[in-house]
Amino acid sequence: MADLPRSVIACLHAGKLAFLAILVSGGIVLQILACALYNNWWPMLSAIMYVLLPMPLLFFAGSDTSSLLSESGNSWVDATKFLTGASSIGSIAIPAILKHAGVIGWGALAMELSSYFIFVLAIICYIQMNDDDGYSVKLSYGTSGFRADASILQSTMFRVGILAALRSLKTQSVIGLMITASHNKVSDNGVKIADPSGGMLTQEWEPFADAVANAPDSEQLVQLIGEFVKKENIPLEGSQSAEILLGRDTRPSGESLLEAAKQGISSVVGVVANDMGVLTTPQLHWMVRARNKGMKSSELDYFDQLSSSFRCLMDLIPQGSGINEMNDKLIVDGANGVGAEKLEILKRVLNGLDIDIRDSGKGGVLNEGVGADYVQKEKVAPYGFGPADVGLRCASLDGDADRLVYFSMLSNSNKKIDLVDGDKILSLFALFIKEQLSILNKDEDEKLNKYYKVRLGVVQTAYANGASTDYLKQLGLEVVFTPTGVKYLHEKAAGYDIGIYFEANGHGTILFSEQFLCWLEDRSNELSSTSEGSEQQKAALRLLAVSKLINQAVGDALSGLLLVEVTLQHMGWSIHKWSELYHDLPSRQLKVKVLDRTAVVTGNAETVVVRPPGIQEAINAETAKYSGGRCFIRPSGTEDVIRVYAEATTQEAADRLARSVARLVDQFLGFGCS
Ligand SMILES: CC(=O)N[C@H]1[C@@H](OP(=O)(O)O)O[C@H](CO)[C@@H](O)[C@@H]1O
Ligand SMILES: [Mg+2]
Repeated sequence: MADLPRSVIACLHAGKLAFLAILVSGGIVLQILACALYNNWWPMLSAIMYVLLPMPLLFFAGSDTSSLLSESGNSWVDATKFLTGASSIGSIAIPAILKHAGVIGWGALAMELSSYFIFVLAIICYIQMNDDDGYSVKLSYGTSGFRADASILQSTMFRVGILAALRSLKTQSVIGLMITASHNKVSDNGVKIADPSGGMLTQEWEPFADAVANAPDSEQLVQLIGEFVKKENIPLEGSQSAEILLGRDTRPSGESLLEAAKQGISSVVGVVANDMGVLTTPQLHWMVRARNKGMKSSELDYFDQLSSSFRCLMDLIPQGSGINEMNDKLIVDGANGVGAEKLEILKRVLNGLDIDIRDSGKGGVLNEGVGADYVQKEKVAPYGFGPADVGLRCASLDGDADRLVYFSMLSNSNKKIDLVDGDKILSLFALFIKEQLSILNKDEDEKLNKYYKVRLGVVQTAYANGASTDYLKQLGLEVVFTPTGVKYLHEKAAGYDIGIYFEANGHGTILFSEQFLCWLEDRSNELSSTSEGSEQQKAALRLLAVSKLINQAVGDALSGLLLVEVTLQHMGWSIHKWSELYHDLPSRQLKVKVLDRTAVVTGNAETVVVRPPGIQEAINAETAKYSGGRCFIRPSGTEDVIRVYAEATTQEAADRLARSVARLVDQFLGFGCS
């Protein structure tokens, strides 16, 4: 359907609506006939049930049918769901009872039941229409590019291809275009652009990206592009050449969407599309960065860089470290996606890392019961892990391998895990970096003027567990907060000599400033001639190796995994020792569906609600009832919901706090609001 012109889609849309109208009128006619033909109006009792039947759809669910089955944390919504169930049963029970009592005959009963099934069919068709309806979907570039059901993205890909070409002409640099929907279900897909630095598309171009994706027809699209090209002064006359690197994950829809993006790119004179094949998102970002820096940039170069810096760090592990036998093996859940495929290659290149790769895509479905997002949100082991894995060190990648979490399965409990999330990965890295810096910058060096006052910063979001923030502050680290979304964290971390950022969900990396790396190179060379083999020289080499191992463009599950592995070995820690760094405060996340999520405006890195007035005071009053309680709400950037996050000293208290704040959200903004 997405291949068709929008006018044709509009016609089909109108046709579907007509079909729906015929169904509903057919149901009504049958209902009336069941009474009028026999001059007996008792069957009209079922009509009351029919009025109740679609209530949850009309007042609550809209086009989001999943919410009909999921837990909502909202009693009003649950009540409407109950009404649907009750009225559905009532619609069959009433005519059946009337027949049984001899009030109506077989004919009226048959017509009543047929009319019921026609209404149910109409509701199912309505839901289906909303689900596949690309025509009415408004796309937003959001925090992670455009994402939607793959079937409606064909024209979006073409348009984003044009956008990438314009960006490349404007910046006179290589730009990346990645086709992925990360941890979303396999039927979804998406697209994001990598800027010349290898980072996310500049926020300044996001409004244009939204406008391009949502332009109602080709005329308006052409006009929009014309105006933008003029405003940005983009050379379109073919005098400049430009190049886009394209990558895609393993989704079946990726191939045809990639073709659409290529066509979009080629429609701009002078711009070349270079298909890099199936890649992880961080691989593509790495390649774009490398190309623009004039460095080696093939996939082989990526693996070479990772493996050589990993080996370097392994060789620098102090004597006597090393974890016990049982923990030697690492088991990785590849989310049935591209990460598993690439980790297999890394494993061969590294030849020595004992990794057992599960959920590698042979047989399983991408992200279904597997992957970092599932493991972090559900706090259970992924499919393919069982009692034999209890206590072992396990890790999970997400669908495009830019998120990483670790876990270990708990004994005698049904798939329950001890989760080692992004906050703990951050803490491990921060400890290691801090240790190396203090070895490097010995006190005497200050007197010798060889001291570089390194600005080391740690960046988190409000979703970071409070215990992790306390722990990092206790280490004497500077901890700063940004709104949710990697682009914000990345930007903040780039302001330090060494900036470490992680979202609790496992997306993050360590950024090194050019200035610090220059100094470090010089210092390392100096130390190798003056004090070869010294602890100081080793610390300098370790930091240099970390800067090469860890992806400088975006969070990368594969390079992150290698750094975790070598750091654990360096420390001589098992996953359990690592997990014991601090104990997470019990927390709960809920989603609340509201009339308009944009009505919530937050401030102070999303921890305070500025609008609507009064709600923050109400949240504060609720939170104050719980000792050690913390709670905030924010509109999601990727789903049509308000997210509620609560922390407290017990799980029960965190659950209660989250539920009561979810009720407040409903009172202020939901369907029960005044
Ligand atoms: C609580 C949470 O995990 N939020 C996620 C989610 O954003 P929302 O704006 O909360 O929908 O998706 C983002 C993109 O993947 C990710 O950066 C972020 O951390
Ligand atoms: Mg991802």
